[in-house]
Amino acid sequence: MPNNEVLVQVQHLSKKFCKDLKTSLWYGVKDLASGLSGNQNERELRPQEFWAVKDISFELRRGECLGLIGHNGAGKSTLLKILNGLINPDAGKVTIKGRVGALIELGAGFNPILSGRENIYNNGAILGFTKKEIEEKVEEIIDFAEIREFIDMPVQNYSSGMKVRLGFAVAAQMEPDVLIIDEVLAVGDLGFVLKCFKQIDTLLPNTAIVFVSHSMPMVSRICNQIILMEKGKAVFQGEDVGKAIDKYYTRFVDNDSNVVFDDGSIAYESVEILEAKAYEKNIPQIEWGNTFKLKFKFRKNTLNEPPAFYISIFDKEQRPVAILEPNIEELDSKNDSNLIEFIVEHKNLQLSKGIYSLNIVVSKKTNNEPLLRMNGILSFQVLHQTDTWPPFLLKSSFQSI
Ligand SMILES: Nc1ncnc2c1ncn2[C@@H]1O[C@H](COP(=O)(O)OP(=O)(O)OP(=O)(O)O)[C@@H](O)[C@H]1O
Repeated sequence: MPNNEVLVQVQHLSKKFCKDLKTSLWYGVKDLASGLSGNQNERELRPQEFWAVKDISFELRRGECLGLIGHNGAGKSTLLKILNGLINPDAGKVTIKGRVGALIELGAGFNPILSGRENIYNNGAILGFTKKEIEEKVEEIIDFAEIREFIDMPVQNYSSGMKVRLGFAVAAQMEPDVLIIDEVLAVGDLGFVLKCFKQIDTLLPNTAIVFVSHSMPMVSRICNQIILMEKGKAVFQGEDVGKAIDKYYTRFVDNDSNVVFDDGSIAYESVEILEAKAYEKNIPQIEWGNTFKLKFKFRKNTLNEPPAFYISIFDKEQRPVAILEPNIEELDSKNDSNLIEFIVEHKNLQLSKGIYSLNIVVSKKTNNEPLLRMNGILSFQVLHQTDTWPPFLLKSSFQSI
């Protein structure tokens, strides 16, 4: 097969489902009858029906990895199942060349009453390997899955992680031309997931991969093409993986702060970013390397001493990335008013591009007793042309010596 040949071609693929089982069965009977009489209305939605996949098209060659991302129910798994031939599309066409290795649903493709070893032989035979060829591979597969102890036990008694181990080992060790991997991979423990990624790196130059995941670090690590799905449709498609991931995260940004703890003695009034470069969907944007300037307003209710403020920055996956340390001892209300207003300024912001949010904790200065704790009081976006995954992009000087 020539190296640049298209291995996966998907043209205008659509699949509809019915929300209600009874109606679905009735449509099934009607479709059967109309199918026989050659009168199909496949492109129309009938009451209770919806498009799980709508008009998706793409092409993949060896060495290309397509990431499919989107929120729960967006249609990613349905698309994978159509690719793997588990379900038929209502419209469109899939053409796949070569051997397909797939890890789609937990235990899918395995016969539960057969042992792990017997299932390896079954799967190998389905992929077109002879018994001898499978015999040569079986030890490698068992070693990769690290389940030698249980390989002669029926698969129905395997733990979820063991099923994923066997599933990935079979899919990846059988020299697939096309590899289809769903989110189930994440069921494996960290050690196994890392091992799988190493294996994917090895396979990638000679394989076309379709990868579904909710883990954006993993998607950005292995994918060079991406489709962001929403209600079955591709709302973003292309090679700009970083842009798709930004769009994906932006959908989850809510500007509703949530109060985790409040004893009523001090109230949060507002926070704003001063000198934001621009706004997109109400999210202030700051250029990497610029000054990060925030203005806070609180009101003291019953508190009769100066409070302490701890402001922390979280990334889009809710991992804490930084704390803004104050350089003054006391922040308190002025001139008998109960209003506490202050500006926090951090020069040369080196957070890498992406979306971040702020959490704040207010406590008594004297004994650290918590008074108010709020998460997500503000979301903001750092802009930079470099697509990086780590939370910091540090301005550095390089010199040749
Ligand atoms: N057999 C089915 N019958 C009816 N509806 C179905 C069927 N399979 C999937 N759906 C529906 O199709 C839509 C897409 O589901 P799908 O599993 O493809 O989403 P997904 O993007 O993979 O979601 P997740 O991230 O949760 O895995 C959902 O609304 C789901 O309820």
